[in-house]
Amino acid sequence: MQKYTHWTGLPETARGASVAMGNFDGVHLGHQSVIDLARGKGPLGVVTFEPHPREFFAPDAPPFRLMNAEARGHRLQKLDVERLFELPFLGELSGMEADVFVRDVLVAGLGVAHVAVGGDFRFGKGRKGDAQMLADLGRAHGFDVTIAPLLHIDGLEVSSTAIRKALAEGRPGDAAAMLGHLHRIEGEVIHGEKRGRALGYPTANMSVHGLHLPRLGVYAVKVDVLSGPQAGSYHGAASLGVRPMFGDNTPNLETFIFDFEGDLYGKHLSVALVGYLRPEMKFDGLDALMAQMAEDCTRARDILARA
Ligand SMILES: Cc1cc2nc3c(=O)[nH]c(=O)nc-3n(C[C@H](O)[C@H](O)[C@H](O)COP(=O)(O)O)c2cc1C
Ligand SMILES: Nc1ncnc2c1ncn2[C@@H]1O[C@H](COP(=O)(O)OP(=O)(O)O)[C@@H](O)[C@H]1O
Repeated sequence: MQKYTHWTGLPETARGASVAMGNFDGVHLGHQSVIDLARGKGPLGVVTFEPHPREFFAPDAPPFRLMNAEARGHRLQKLDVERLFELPFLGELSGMEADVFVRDVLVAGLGVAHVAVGGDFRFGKGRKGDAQMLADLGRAHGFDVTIAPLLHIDGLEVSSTAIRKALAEGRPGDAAAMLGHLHRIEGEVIHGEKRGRALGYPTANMSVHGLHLPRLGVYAVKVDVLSGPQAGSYHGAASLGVRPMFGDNTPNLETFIFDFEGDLYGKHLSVALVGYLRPEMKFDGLDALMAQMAEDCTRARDILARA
């Protein structure tokens, strides 16, 4: 997959794609149905925005994103997207009128052959452009537009909002059913307080800054180590939270990987939430915490063996 972060001066080889357009936060089954509509009509592309327009317009609102740009890219690559147009949603794009966006970005810049969008897609200044307007503009400019109906599972609309709610309520399985894959938190392993190894449970720590928070607590997880000599897939138990035992307060994700030894600092990890085990707790001393962690690991191994 080739990634482009601008729309002007693209090489001729980047133009002429059949693109799916949207924010694709989560890349859930509804998003995948939009991408499928763009498939087979030319080189498959995705047009998306970074930062997310809602982050641009409301920078102080609580984090809502299910994934960062890097994780979204990984997921799109798995869907055989050949060209990712991750357009900077800053001053210029945010103020562009809908018809100007189509003319300057989609036609002059990307030279799109085809555009697929979800039925609720809005674009352009003041969100004045909708799917129907895009279809009309496409006819005028000579590209086709297909509009994906909103996807439902068991009568419920698949949406990033419904997935956020499932995760916030500690229902990662329900989130996965709408995503079509497990919810993952991806990032680089950072240094912590070095307590983990003393407890017998070294944990690879990751920041969750800027991300929507699933329910805090302990999870059974699948772990992909994405870089380094020990790259591969593992099982583990992770704590998402603020570590009430130690009075820390910035939430992060700490993952103990089963049957693993090695140095993961600076390596990229993708941690998939499989099952919610329990809330974080404050114990009467470290022995009680360690006993609970041993039990968590037993339960996590059991869940993961059956997953
Ligand atoms: C399976 C598991 C369960 C945990 N449960 C709790 C908990 O209930 N309360 C808590 O304060 N911390 C909990 N933690 C977090 C540990 O306190 C944390 O991993 C330890 O402090 C190591 O921190 P460090 O990586 O900064 O060295 C848990 C960690 C794991 C891996
Ligand atoms: N089984 C394991 N699971 C997670 N991390 C491990 C494991 N074995 C070794 N490590 C390494 O140990 C580090 C975590 O040890 P820890 O004492 O918790 O330090 P920190 O506080 O910096 O996270 C990880 O970042 C990784 O480099």
